[in-house]
Amino acid sequence: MAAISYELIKTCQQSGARLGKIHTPHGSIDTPIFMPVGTLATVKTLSPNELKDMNAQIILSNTYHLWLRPGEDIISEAGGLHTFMNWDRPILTDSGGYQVFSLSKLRDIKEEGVHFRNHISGEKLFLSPEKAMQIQNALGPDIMMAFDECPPYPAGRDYMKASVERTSRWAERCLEAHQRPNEQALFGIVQGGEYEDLRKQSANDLISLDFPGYAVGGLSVGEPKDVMNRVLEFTTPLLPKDKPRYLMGVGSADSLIDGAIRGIDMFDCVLPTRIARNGTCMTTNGRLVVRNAKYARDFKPIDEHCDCYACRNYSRAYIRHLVKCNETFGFRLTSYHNLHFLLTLMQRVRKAILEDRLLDFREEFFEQYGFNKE
Ligand SMILES: CC1(C)O[C@H]2[C@@H](O1)[C@@]1(COC(C)(C)O1)O[C@@H]2CNc1nc2cc3nc(N)[nH]c(=O)c3cc2[nH]1
Ligand SMILES: [Zn+2]
Repeated sequence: MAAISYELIKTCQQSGARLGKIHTPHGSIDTPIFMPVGTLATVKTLSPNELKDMNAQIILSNTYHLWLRPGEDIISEAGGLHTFMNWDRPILTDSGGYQVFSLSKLRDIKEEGVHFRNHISGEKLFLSPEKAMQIQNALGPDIMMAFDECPPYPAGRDYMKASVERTSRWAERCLEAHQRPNEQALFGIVQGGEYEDLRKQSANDLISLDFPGYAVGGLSVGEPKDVMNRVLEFTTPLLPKDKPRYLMGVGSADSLIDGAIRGIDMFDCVLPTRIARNGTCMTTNGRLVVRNAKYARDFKPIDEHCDCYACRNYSRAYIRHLVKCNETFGFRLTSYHNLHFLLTLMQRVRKAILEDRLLDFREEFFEQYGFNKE
């Protein structure tokens, strides 16, 4: 029996959105879902209990980063990532495909894999489909990603075609190296940039390998939002309806809603916790930079419509004070609020799908948030 199964609950009458559940060895996940990112086996500044308090159902971690520090052998000796970080709900690990291309300046892509330099020590490293699978097998996540190339944006058509074909060959090698398919689900990653025929070629190659789930990669790499939406419009419908679809690296409120409308079930991004650490908060009425002087005597909560721990107990003035003094608790409060904001947004998206009114919800949310309406 496969490691995961996808239960399609309802398709939205107004859009391509769908309500579903992903059943994994560590519990079920309601989709569409946002996955907090815990790159180094921690969602920065927050504890597993705090993540559970805000109903985080699955978190993401990173093969590349954990391979470098502390090393997958230590995590394997600890009993795997769930035990090591005391998180007993589902975990997904990215394969390193993106990190190698985004973090390492010097890299040399060959058929066998990628030669590059450790972004911390500068030492020479080599990552291949087989190595990425061996690391993820040691970490023990419920969902693991195939080793792929996430091409730079923009990329010429000839480069993109060669890259797609190599990524498809690498996906096959990942399947061959997959040691425990009944315990860990391996997702294929569709590439192809903004070229519709290459996206089709990549999707068909991967569908023929029958993965239990599929990611749309090569997006959220600096392209305009309308390019991302257009690529999703012709890519998502190619993917099997009875399997999860995961848009990698997407985490702004508008992109989450627009991705769900186009049939995406899973999202992740460092954005909410990353901007929190420089004092920027996501609120119902748009972004709020709490370190701004105008909040020095503002005793309202970050977001008056939010019932999170930070908004129920602290004011903008207090959080501004902590952030200005570089107090860790300040960044814990902004991180808590931002993640709670996106997790709650996805709960509202799921409710809107159930009520067949996701496009109406988009209208209301964009109006309130101040997103420029199309
Ligand atoms: C590097 C860092 C921290 O991750 C964020 C953020 O910066 C930044 C940089 O600029 C923006 C766009 C604003 O977001 O892009 C990251 C989020 N985009 C993204 N993550 C991805 C992960 C991926 N993993 C694999 N294996 N394959 C992919 O194709 C892939 C594509 C991805 N796209
Ligand atoms: Zn809040």
